[in-house]
Amino acid sequence: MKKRGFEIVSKYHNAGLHLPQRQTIASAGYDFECAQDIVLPSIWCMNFVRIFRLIRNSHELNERDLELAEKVLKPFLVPTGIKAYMPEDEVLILANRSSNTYKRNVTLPNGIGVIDSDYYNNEKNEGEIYFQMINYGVRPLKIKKGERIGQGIFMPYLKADNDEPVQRQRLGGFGSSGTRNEE
Ligand SMILES: O=c1ccn([C@H]2C[C@H](O)[C@@H](COP(=O)(O)OP(=O)(O)OP(=O)(O)O)O2)c(=O)[nH]1
Ligand SMILES: [Mg+2]
Repeated sequence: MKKRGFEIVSKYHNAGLHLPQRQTIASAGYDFECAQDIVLPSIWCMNFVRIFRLIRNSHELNERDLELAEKVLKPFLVPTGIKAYMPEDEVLILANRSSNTYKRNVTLPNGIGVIDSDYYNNEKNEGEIYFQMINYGVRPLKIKKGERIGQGIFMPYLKADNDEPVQRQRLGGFGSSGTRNEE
């Protein structure tokens, strides 16, 4: 019987992806691979450009500068082509690999990623898992399809007394459950 695990999302069925794997007998994390060749832009490049321009022209930042900077400073969503199923009282925690910070200057700006069990097969993106990543090194970073980018750890979670979920059905991810002004 199926309990917890990983599947490839439909649009990647013929892409030759591998399911996440643990690397050693006692590794807690399942390593995820990148689903496509991508380039993570450096968040500093734009800052250098801005500083050079400011020094040269001593002009104020204009709307175009800010729009460009915003594009680069936004976390990059690295696709995995993978969805995860698990019992309702479990969560998959996405964590960075230590080597990403130590060797590649790549960090997860959200600290950890929380993959809820009801994200699986959601109607918007089928539950595809993305790693939000920022390259804080000075050079753009090429990541090849199949390179290991991060890890996922299945965990049980606890509920508070008189727990009442506000909304029963998850529609998607990254803000899809937002109902209040601040979201
Ligand atoms: O690094 C991440 C974090 C989240 N997710 C997906 C799975 C998760 O179930 C969903 C929602 O994540 P979260 O609850 O952290 O974000 P939110 O901003 O609260 O969005 P929502 O309103 O959809 O819950 O987005 C990812 O693919 N990668
Ligand atoms: Mg949420």
